[in-house]
Amino acid sequence: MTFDYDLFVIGGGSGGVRAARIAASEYGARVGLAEESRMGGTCVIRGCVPKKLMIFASQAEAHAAEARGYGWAGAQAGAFDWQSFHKKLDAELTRLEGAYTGGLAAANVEIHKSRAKLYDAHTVELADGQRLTAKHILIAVGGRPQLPGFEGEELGLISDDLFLMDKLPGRVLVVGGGFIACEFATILNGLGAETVLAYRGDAVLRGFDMEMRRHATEQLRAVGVDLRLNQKDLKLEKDGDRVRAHLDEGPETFDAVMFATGRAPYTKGLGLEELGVKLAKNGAIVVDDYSQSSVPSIFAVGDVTDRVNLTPVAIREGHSFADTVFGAKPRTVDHSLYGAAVYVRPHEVASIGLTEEEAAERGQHDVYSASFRPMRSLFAGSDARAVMKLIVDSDSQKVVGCHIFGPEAGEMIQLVAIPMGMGATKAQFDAAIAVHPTLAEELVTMRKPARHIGGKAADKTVGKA
Ligand SMILES: Cc1cc2nc3c(=O)[nH]c(=O)nc-3n(C[C@H](O)[C@H](O)[C@H](O)COP(=O)(O)OP(=O)(O)OC[C@H]3O[C@@H](n4cnc5c(N)ncnc54)[C@H](O)[C@@H]3O)c2cc1C
Ligand SMILES: NC(=O)c1ccc[n+]([C@@H]2O[C@H](COP(=O)([O-])OP(=O)(O)OC[C@H]3O[C@@H](n4cnc5c(N)ncnc54)[C@H](O)[C@@H]3O)[C@@H](O)[C@H]2O)c1
Repeated sequence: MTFDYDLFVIGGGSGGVRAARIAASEYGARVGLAEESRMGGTCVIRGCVPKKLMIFASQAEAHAAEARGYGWAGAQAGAFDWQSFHKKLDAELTRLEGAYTGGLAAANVEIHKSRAKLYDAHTVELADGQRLTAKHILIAVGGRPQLPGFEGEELGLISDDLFLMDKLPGRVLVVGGGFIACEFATILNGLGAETVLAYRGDAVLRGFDMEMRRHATEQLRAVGVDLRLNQKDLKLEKDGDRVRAHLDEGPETFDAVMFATGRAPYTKGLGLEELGVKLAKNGAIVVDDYSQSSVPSIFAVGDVTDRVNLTPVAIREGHSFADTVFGAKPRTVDHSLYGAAVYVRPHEVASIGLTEEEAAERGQHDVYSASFRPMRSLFAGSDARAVMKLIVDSDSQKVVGCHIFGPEAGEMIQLVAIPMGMGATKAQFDAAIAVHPTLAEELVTMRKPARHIGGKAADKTVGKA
């Protein structure tokens, strides 16, 4: 049977673009790709990129305060001009969108600016009814924000809306306690909005190392976010052109309420069930180690599979898919070891490998930990503490976890990911001569474990790092 394409990709985000480009440019496959919105997907258009630029923008006042601490009397951030920032942001996203589109075109990928859905196991149907056949179909449609099911939730905004607002809200309620809620609260608070964060748990960033979670929670409060923890379900109602939220403390009025209560795979209406593609309860496409679904010609990568919902993971899955199917180089992705950072400020949370809690459950481990006030902020008059933690398997002495709470922690964890991926031991970390004075030198100078966890010696403090 002949097909229009060797590969048709649905979704021009992180995973889809990489898979299409590699299949076409490295392996000569004839590739078509459909994107219903802007090329680049969530990360480029309404996620990682605009979010991080906004984090940078939100720190002007903190930088001015630090400058004052260094003797720049009267240093001030000035007034934030949302319109001019927004214009620049739009231009940057358009530039990136162009780069993604250009990269695909240069690889001879045919782009269809349309929504696509499955017609049969080898055919996709575009919004105008056009049907295109392909030997392989890759679903890379990502996820969508998930609303929590509160009464009046239609009055709330989702993360996409932060990047489209005409003006900043004066008073804003952010609901949730994950990556997005913490980063958005940091941005909104830093840009000058009176920011309340309502979360149902007692510490933000569920899933991260508990010590890091506590520091992140305290830091949000310290920078001025009004944290409301252990909140029950909310109710929202209209209050003129504002929104009244019924919090545990009683009704309060906000200019905007923003939900950051998780994301769900965007599989609705794609025609997957009709074809017998196995889906998980939350709509995620169930795939094997090679990203192949229960229908052999259909593969899926990225957030739509709900494995690890991060851009570099989606990219790796897309690349591995192309290598496997078109390059005759079968590759799987190791989802057990990946770095992640949450860009709260002034100190980020960054992490790779086992948390202290996970390690304790798995067996005996040594925890090396250092908590200190970094010289840069200390000199400027800040009490903010940084924390570095290494989790070491007591038997093998391999470093199996690293957690950092500190300035540019994301940059540091990226480098720690290299020795950890190579299976480095604590002794090999220590063999590196420190770079002084840096924060990162703590990672190679912690001599004695702060405590042993898991097994008999658990929780016994044995020394000071
Ligand atoms: C606010 C926010 C901040 C984030 N920050 C980070 C971060 O700092 N670091 C990080 O690693 N990750 C971050 N993420 C997560 C990251 O964006 C995702 O993990 C990543 O984009 C997933 O890539 P993907 O290819 O699976 O899907 P996406 O990037 O979501 O791409 C899917 C694409 O498919 C298109 N599409 C969907 N359905 C169809 C259809 N039927 N037909 C045609 N096109 C379709 C969509 O328009 C979209 O462009 C963030 C996410 C959000 C929401
Ligand atoms: N820096 C980064 O790498 C980064 C940044 C943003 C997003 N992301 C990715 O995007 C994904 C989605 O982010 P997210 O923050 O929306 O999801 P998340 O899963 O990290 O957090 C969702 C939060 O909402 C809370 N929640 C869920 N239902 C609720 C309810 N009914 N009431 C109150 N709270 C409720 C959860 O307890 C959780 O704290 C992340 O898991 C991550 O993979 C990554």
